[in-house]
Amino acid sequence: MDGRDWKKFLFPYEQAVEELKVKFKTLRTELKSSEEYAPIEFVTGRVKKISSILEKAKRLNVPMDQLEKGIEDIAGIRIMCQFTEDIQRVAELIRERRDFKLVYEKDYITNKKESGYRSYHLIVEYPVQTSLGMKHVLAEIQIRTLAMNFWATIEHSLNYKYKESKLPEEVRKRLSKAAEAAYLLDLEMSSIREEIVESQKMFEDNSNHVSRVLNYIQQLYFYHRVREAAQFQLRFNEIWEKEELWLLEELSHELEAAIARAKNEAPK
Ligand SMILES: Nc1nc2c(ncn2[C@@H]2O[C@H](COP(=O)(O)OP(=O)(O)OP(=O)(O)O)[C@@H](O)[C@H]2O)c(=O)[nH]1
Ligand SMILES: Nc1ncnc2c1ncn2[C@@H]1O[C@H](COP(=O)(O)OP(=O)(O)OP(=O)(O)O)[C@@H](O)[C@H]1O
Repeated sequence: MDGRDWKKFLFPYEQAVEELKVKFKTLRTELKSSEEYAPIEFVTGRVKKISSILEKAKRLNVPMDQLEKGIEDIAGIRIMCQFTEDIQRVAELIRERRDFKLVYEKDYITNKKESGYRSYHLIVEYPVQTSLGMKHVLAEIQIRTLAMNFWATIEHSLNYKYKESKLPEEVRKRLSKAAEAAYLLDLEMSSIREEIVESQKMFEDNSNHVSRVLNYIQQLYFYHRVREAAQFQLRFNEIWEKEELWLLEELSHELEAAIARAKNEAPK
């Protein structure tokens, strides 16, 4: 292939990468506005360099007329997430999409690579509208946490630096240790996230109980149970001052019973 042939060959891949980047960035914005929290932190993409395509074709024994099928990452998208849990959420969103077809998935998170590499990969077939008609190209979508990305970026550049001479054993061992540290960092972050979600839920439960109790007290006043309502109000104030909000659930049950009694005894 000469320069012009390569340009023609790579054009649909360039279009696919540009379109996919826009789509995932838009998805992030959309999720952020609807759910306050987006499982996507940022998105990057690239078209593989000609030298890298040739190198890989040689390494994998892919003939030049089979590049489209034989090399799956000529178009590459990378999606970075804050937490490990976000990765499956993003993968699920990709599986549900109808604007491209999922070909297969590679889970290097459950089964990390020998190097220590962790990431979730999806190979998709993306339709590109060109001036010559529709063309379907393969694209690789890598989903990873910020910690996984940090490790992979450094490991990639070290491998690139050493290239032919291969990584010295000492460096390889250290990279393996660093991979373990990145894994532990992801674990720690996940447990912090769980704690935050838990405390947010507790806060929501408590504020629901507060508004329910205050509403019930109002209802008692409505049924002219002034003294009873004032007693409940005092108990509520005490719970509030002592910050013993877990007692509100019990108080709200007692109030429900008091309202039921008041309803029964109210003149018809
Ligand atoms: N930094 C880093 N990236 C990796 C590693 N293994 C895989 N990757 C990335 O994941 C892509 C796909 O790798 P694989 O799933 O192993 O498939 P492959 O296309 O046959 O890739 P090769 O590993 O190059 O044979 C690669 O092109 C890299 O971008 C690794 O050990 N370190
Ligand atoms: N799916 C992807 N999305 C975004 N960037 C990628 C993707 N895959 C690789 N890259 C980045 O593109 C640059 C060039 O990588 P290149 O394609 O030459 O090698 P590779 O994909 O890491 O390895 P291989 O040739 O073995 O597949 C690197 O910075 C790499 O991190």
